[in-house]
Amino acid sequence: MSCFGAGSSYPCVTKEYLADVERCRKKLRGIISEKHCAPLVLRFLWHSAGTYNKKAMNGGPFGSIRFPEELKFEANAGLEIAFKILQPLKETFPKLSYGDFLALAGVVAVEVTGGPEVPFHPGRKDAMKAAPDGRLPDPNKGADMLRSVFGAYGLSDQDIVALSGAHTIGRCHKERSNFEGPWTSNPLIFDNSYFKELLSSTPKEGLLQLPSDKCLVNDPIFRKYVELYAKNEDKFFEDYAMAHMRLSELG
Ligand code: HEM
Repeated sequence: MSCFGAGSSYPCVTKEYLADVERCRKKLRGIISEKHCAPLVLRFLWHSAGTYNKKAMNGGPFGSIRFPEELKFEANAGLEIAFKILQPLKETFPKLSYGDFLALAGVVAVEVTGGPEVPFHPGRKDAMKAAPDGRLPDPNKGADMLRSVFGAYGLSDQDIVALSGAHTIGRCHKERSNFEGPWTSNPLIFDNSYFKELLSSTPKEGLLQLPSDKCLVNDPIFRKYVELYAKNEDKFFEDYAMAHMRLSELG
């Protein structure tokens, strides 16, 4: 048996479970690279964890997004594609909880795009019903909304900015969110270019910034971290890895 204390109070898992985790990690590397779906998979993990509410003590990264009821939330538009890509692999690892599988997929999505190594701790026990709707952030709103949503997870201002840096990969799709375009000119590379773009006064042609991204430069506390991460990629990677781990271990 192996136990993991850092950041979580998950039960111990067996050696066999850990061996499955490592086998699954390799398979995920292959699939996510081959399908170029790292951004979508990272958003999948985030939307599964982002239903957590500390006060209500429910929601969170416990695999409830596998239920059609939750997958169909308006905020989850497009994530059924990630589910379809990953499901055949999940079925070959029946012992892994869906929550662990998805957390591992999120770690691999960051890794294969060149981002930091995010610690992974197994042991999540799957929820048996969909999480409540309406807990994910509204892209049309600003700093107060972000603090209220991430505050309900128990996460800090610094976590908000570091985690928003995930928008350094991927793009918006009109038919999913009503926004269109990537945040950076290299949307399959995990680097600090999201923060550099945020600090340039007008977005480059073809690039986009959501109202919830723009507020990070207008709020003086958030801006301090945007400037830091634009200047120092190592610091962004370090803080992102810890914030991502906390996000994937809410609850
Ligand atoms: C801070 C509040 C956030 C808001 C309001 C927000 C909103 C959005 C929106 C509107 C999209 C576009 C979806 C589409 O049209 O396909 C998107 C995509 C994305 N988000 Fe966020 N997001 C937030 C935080 C995060 C966090 C914390 C992560 C991960 C740690 C994340 C990862 C991503 C990724 C990787 C994509 C690209 C997906 C793709 O290319 O298919 N976002 N987000």
